[in-house]
Amino acid sequence: MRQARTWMFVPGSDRNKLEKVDRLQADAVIYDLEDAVAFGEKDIARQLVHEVLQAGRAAGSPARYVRVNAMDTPYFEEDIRSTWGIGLGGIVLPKAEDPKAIARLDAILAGQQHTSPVEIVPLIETARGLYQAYEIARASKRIKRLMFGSIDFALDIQAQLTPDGGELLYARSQLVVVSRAAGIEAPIDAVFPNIRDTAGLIRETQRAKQLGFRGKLLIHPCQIGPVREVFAPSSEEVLEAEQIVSAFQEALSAGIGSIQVRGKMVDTPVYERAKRVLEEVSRLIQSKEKSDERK
Ligand SMILES: CC(C)(COP(=O)(O)OP(=O)(O)OC[C@H]1O[C@@H](n2cnc3c(N)ncnc32)[C@H](O)[C@@H]1OP(=O)(O)O)[C@@H](O)C(=O)NCCC(=O)NCCSC(=O)C[C@@](O)(CC(=O)O)C(=O)O
Ligand SMILES: [Mg+2]
Repeated sequence: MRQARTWMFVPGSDRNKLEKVDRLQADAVIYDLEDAVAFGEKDIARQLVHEVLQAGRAAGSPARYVRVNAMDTPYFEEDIRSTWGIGLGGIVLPKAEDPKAIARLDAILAGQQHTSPVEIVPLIETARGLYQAYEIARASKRIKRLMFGSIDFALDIQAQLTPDGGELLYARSQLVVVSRAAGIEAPIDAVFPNIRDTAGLIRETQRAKQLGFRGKLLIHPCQIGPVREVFAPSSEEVLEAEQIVSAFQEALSAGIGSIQVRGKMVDTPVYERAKRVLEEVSRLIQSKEKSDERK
């Protein structure tokens, strides 16, 4: 899968949006069977998502994930059964709190014998989930990343959501640290519910990126472009990274381990970070070339 920065939710019961979402430029789509679907619509949503996914996937279209209902709900088993045989990238598991339950889900998926390995993506959105996040991240080899659900989390800890998000700083930082310690990819940040506030979306995404997140959950097509842009390295960042890498490699070959570039100290970790920026750029170029070839 290409580097997945933009993860678009689509309500499983909304046929119109379901049919459209594959053509959007998101990196991944999450077909939702949980909170975006009313209780009375759960069966129809499951059926619709199954139909849409079974119809197949165009080359280059977003990777496909299904958010099932939580494991302690009466919908969970049927949700999981319905995901068999539809070429799924992964299952997003809401209200993930219990590492043992995740191991059970792993066993269920192994029993289904999917054609390719199905990822489990725990959505951390409760105090208990955050407290157990490291054990959750280590509970299955299918887990490649965690996601953050800020709305349920704020509800659970009785916090008030504010535009600057100070009340979520601890949780966000904890998820970044836990992901790193568990050896999985950087986490994916929560949705930004105010569709019309693009400046607010950009600010929140920039802050998440600064903390170490490498993608964001989205709810509306208008959020894809701004979020993708924040996560892509800027031309200034790339230029600086090129200068750092070239100057430091020269210094290393002269036996020097610390230099200054643009008036700032450059040593090994600064060099490693600059290399990562250039690797990211080269991945973006490769993925663009592949998508151009397919057109
Ligand atoms: C908000 C709204 C109803 C507005 O729709 P409207 O149709 O009024 O909007 P319009 O502006 O008219 O749309 C213009 C055109 O785009 C099309 N269009 C819009 N959205 C589209 C889309 N998603 N996919 C494809 N197409 C789309 C639309 O069909 C139209 O197409 P067309 O008719 O051709 O013009 C819609 O976006 C929507 O349903 N969003 C997803 C909601 C959802 O899944 N929630 C659950 C996930 S969060 C959660 O669970 C919180 C969390 O768990 C996790 C966390 O925080 O991390 C926690 O605890 O915190
Ligand atoms: Mg939620």
